[in-house]
Amino acid sequence: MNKIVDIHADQNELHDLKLKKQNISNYFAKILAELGLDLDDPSIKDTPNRVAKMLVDETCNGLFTEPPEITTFPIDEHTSRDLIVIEDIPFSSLCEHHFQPFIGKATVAYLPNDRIMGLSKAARVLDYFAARPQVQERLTGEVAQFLYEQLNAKGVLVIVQAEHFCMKVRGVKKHGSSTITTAIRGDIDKQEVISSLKLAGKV
Ligand SMILES: Nc1nc2c(ncn2[C@@H]2O[C@H](COP(=O)(O)OP(=O)(O)OP(=O)(O)O)[C@@H](O)[C@H]2O)c(=O)[nH]1
Ligand SMILES: [Zn+2]
Repeated sequence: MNKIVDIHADQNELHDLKLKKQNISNYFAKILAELGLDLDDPSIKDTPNRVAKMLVDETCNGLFTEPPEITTFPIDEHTSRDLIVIEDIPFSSLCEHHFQPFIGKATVAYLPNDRIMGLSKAARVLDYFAARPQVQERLTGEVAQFLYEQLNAKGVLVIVQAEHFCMKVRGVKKHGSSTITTAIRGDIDKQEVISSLKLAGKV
C-alpha cells in the first residue's frame, strides 16, 4: 500500500514539475518577445524551454528536492577524533538579486562527536543548498547548520570563497574580486582549521 502511495506521490511531483516548466517557459518567451527577439528563429525558438528546464532541473533544483542523506560511520577506538577538513569543493550557485551565477570553492571542517561522515556528503550538501537563488552568507550558514545537526558534530566551520558575476559582468564590473564568508556552529577552533590548511600548503 505504501508503495502505491509513493508511486502516486512521485507521479504528482513529476506532473507539478512539468507544469512548472511549461509556465516558466511561457513567461520567459514573453521576456524574449519584449526584448524584440524573434521566437521563430531556429536558434532561439527552444530557448524558453531550455531556460525552464535549466532552472527547474538544475540551477534551482534544490527548491524541489529533499536534502541528501548523510551517510555516517561510527568512531571506534582507532579512529581519529580530531579535526576533519574537506577543502576546495567547487560549486556554482545563483545570486538571488540579479539571477547571475556566483561560483567558487568551499571548505568544510568539522570536529566529530561519535560519528564520521562519508566525505562526498559535504559536496552533496553544498550542491543542494547552492541549487537555488542564494546569497553567499545564507549558503554558508545553511551548509554549516545542516551538517552540524546531521552529524551531531561537536563543531562545524564552513568557509566559502566565490566570485559573483553580478559584480563581474554588470554593475561595478570588478573582475577578479572574490568574497569570503564563514559560518561556525558549535565548538570548533577557527585557528586550528587555518593551521591544518597551512599544513596542506593551502594558506
Ligand atoms: N551580501 C550579499 N550581497 C550580494 C550577494 N550577491 C550580490 N549581492 C549584492 O546585492 C546588492 C544588490 O544591490 P542593489 O543596490 O539593490 O542592486 P543594484 O542597483 O543592481 O546594485 P549594483 O550591483 O551596485 O549595481 C549588490 O550590492 C550586489 O553586489 C551576496 O551573495 N551577498
Ligand atoms: Zn549578485
